[in-house]
Amino acid sequence: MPGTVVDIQDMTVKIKKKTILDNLNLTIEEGSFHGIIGPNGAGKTTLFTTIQGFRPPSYGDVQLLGQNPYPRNIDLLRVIGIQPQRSSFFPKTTLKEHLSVVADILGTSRKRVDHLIDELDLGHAADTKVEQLSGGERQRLAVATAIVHQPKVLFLDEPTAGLDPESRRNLVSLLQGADLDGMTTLYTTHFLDEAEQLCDVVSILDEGKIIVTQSPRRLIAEAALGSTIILPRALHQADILAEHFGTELVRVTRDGVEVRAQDTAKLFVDLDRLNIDTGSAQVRDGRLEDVYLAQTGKDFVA
Ligand SMILES: Nc1ncnc2c1ncn2[C@@H]1O[C@H](COP(=O)(O)OP(=O)(O)OP(=O)(O)O)[C@@H](O)[C@H]1O
Repeated sequence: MPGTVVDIQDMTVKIKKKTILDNLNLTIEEGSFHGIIGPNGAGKTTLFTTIQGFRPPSYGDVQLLGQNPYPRNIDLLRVIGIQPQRSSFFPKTTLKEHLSVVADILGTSRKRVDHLIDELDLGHAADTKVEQLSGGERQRLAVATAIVHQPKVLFLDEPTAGLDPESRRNLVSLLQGADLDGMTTLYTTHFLDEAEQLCDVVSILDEGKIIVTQSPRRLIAEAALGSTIILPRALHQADILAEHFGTELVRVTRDGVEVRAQDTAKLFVDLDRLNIDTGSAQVRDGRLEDVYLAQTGKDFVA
């Protein structure tokens, strides 16, 4: 049976008297890819920094690999990997020099550097200066830097933030295929489609509390969300749709009006009766985004 890597019991974190995390309970299993999902300001980064031992809980208890991470626990810092922010790079070194220096500091072999450059598809940029790397290359270098010493626990805080859609897709497929050596990964993102693809388990964080922890597929299945029909030409009829189907099943998005239904065929019949133009309608199955709405009563706004 997998062990527990993170064990949080009744933990509250206050910053300047404001409660950021509110009586939180969470366990993270060894070897899992665990996503923390929540909107801007939900407290995801605060949760990470508390688990990493950079801030103490105000109340309650947090254990990382069976130890107390605060005050800074050097034994733990050696076995965790934190994706560095842009400012932590050596800008004038090449990508390979940068990774080699980090590997030397952490006592890891140069062979591991070559392996990671290959695995994260960075071979073409190995001799490029860090300051000249593209956004996608920098993010991949950040991941390589975090895992160079084969940590037991990896923290990825929005690894695809700021990337164009193609670079994002690339990094997600690299993370999916990456040999993370049985590491336990804690991950945050503003992209729920990405979380659905990558995570074994997600926790939804809302107003400082974790309201559910479960595998994305099971959450979607258990929520019995049915399908969503997207009606790009019905924006001017949103009120009629909301009145007929109920506001909880209808929402207006950039792409048109979305209506959720268990029985898609019947919904089309009802839409015809209401004279709604279904000509360019699209149908999609339930997604994590819909679970978020069902669980929190709010649209996911990153
Ligand atoms: N040092 C600080 N001083 C004051 N308030 C803070 C501090 N650090 C965090 N906060 C507040 O705590 C709340 C949670 O912030 P946090 O960065 O953990 O959220 P987040 O979910 O990671 O957000 P984002 O998705 O925008 O990165 C926010 O309201 C933020 O303003």
